[in-house]
Amino acid sequence: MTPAARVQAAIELLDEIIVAARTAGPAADTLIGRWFKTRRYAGSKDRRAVRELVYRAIRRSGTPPASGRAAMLGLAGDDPDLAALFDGSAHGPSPRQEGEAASPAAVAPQWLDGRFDPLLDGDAIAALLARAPLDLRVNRLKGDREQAGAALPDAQPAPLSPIGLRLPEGWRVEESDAWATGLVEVQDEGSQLLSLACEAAPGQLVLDLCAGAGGKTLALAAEMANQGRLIACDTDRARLSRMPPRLARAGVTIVEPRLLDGGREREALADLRGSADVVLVDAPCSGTGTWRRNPETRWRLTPERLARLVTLQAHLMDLAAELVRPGGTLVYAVCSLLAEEGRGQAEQFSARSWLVPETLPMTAGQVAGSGRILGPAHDGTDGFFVARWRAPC
Ligand SMILES: C[S@@+](CC[C@H](N)C(=O)[O-])C[C@H]1O[C@@H](n2cnc3c(N)ncnc32)[C@H](O)[C@@H]1O
Repeated sequence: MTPAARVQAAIELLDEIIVAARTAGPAADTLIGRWFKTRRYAGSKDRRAVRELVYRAIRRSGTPPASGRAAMLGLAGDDPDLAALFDGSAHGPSPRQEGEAASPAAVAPQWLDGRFDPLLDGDAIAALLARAPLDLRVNRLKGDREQAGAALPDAQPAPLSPIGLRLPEGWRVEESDAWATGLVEVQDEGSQLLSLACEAAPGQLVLDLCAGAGGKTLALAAEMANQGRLIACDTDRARLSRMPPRLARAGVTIVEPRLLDGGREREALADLRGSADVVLVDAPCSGTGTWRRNPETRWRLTPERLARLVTLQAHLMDLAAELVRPGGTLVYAVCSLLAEEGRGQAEQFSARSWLVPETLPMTAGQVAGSGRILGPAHDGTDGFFVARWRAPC
């Protein structure tokens, strides 16, 4: 493909991504993968270049652009080499018309102004779109950080997590023996830290209420030395079904996956009432803390969706509180840095619950109300809010 044809390809892909964002369609990565499957003429360099253009344009637009072409023209406004490719050559974009609109640059949709945690200034919010590192969690069931480091000589110890390693950008860890044998798992350092903040221990009954495909479940199982009971729940069957192969690779046998029916979770968890040593609520959220990995989720978030998420988070925290045994621990986490999903949510829960807020066993991040926030600017991690409570004995 010529450089101009790559620009035209990025424009067409962006058009699909914009429609998908509006209609709750597939994620950008899925659409990019599909697009290239039907265009075998595109080589690996073309794919890399087109993907890079698409993601640069997405990162630059806080709100959905009017079209892929407007997004790419916006990008070209900051990049004369890119602007020169709007030359009308074969398979490339047509020249820019007099007065043709280009998308404005923005970090976040305007309606989110004033809704981030007060600890975040403009630079900290902009850092949510910086490039994410490739972090690995060492699976203590299979070995320690020294052994994993020896197996992956390009990896460095991660700065904050005692079980973290960091690989240079572009490393294909899934092709390594260390990954195939379950010695390491890809996981952001912030996620590692909040799994450790649960202080799950061998022999306990631990409940991962929003387990998804098991990212934190795997980390909790390792902390439990694969001893005890670990109930992994979710309402999304497809996500839960991605967990078993990960458990097998990691050598985890204590997990009991449990599919929940949204709104009827209480019935499905009645047998565990008042009995869990630890309940982790890694709640569904706006994902503002993971924009650096999924920048197009900014285009999917609406005030109505955010309000629904905040209500669901409160519901899940109340449910979790009923499952904790006297003396047990509840940990609430979101990969969001919006105050209403983080410190605001925690404050309201503390005001209505009999559980008592507790200091987190964590020094990374910054104190935010009764919890802590972690973020790319301050900690080099994805953005998280995390807080912890104890049920009185
Ligand atoms: C932030 S994700 C969890 C990520 C996961 N813990 C991990 O570490 O990979 C939130 C999860 O909550 C699930 N969820 C949504 N509503 C739920 C509900 N009512 N009960 C339990 N889980 C729910 C979603 O399907 C999603 O998988």
